Amino acid sequence: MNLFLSKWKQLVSVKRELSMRDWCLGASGSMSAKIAEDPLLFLITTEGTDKRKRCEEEFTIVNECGEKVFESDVKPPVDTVIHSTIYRETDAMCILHVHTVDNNVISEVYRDEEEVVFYNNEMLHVFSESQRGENDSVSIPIVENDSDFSKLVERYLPHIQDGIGAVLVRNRGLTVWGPDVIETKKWLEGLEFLMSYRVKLLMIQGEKSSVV
Ligand SMILES: CSC[C@@H](O)[C@@H](O)C(=O)COP(=O)(O)O
Ligand SMILES: [Zn+2]
Repeated sequence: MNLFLSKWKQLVSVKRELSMRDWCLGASGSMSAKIAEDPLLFLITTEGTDKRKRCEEEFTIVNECGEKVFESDVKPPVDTVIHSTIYRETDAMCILHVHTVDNNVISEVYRDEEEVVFYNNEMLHVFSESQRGENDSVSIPIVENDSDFSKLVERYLPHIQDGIGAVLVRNRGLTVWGPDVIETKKWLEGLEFLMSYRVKLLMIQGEKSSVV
């Protein structure tokens, strides 16, 4: 199977799976996979579409400037510039972005710390093949939201260093990138698990300082 087709199939399946868990409500979320290096080309979900539904054009192909390379009625998502920046700056091959209630709550609770750190959980093994996983904790940066994407890109940039990473935007969801579709999905699931666990613990224990 050629690379383009296999990426397309993997991304369709991940899109379906994540949206069926209600991780893309209100047509939110964006998912992409790199298909060519030089010049950079990637598949990306289309603007404002319900990710649970099958449609004729599940993805569009865009270039390093985030522009469509083929004429069609669909548009790339509003946050395409975040995807193109991550692909230009790193060797990431896939980017998954979802809005969940838990990731939004965590972004609000830990906004002043500008990061959320997870410790003491077996789920941290999900990250064990990356540099972060060599430690027994994982820290996810939290940046302020902005409707001006040039400002949002500026806030992402200090955190876009490796081909694997994640950024939480305050009340705008979590973006995770990695070396392939499967690994990136694993990271996203691990982080969503840890965030959901933390939200429940906070609800029971109340005190942010006592929850690690
Ligand atoms: C709930 S709308 C969220 C959007 O602003 C964006 O962050 C997003 O996730 C998807 O953008 P879209 O262009 O609608 O596909
Ligand atoms: Zn979004």
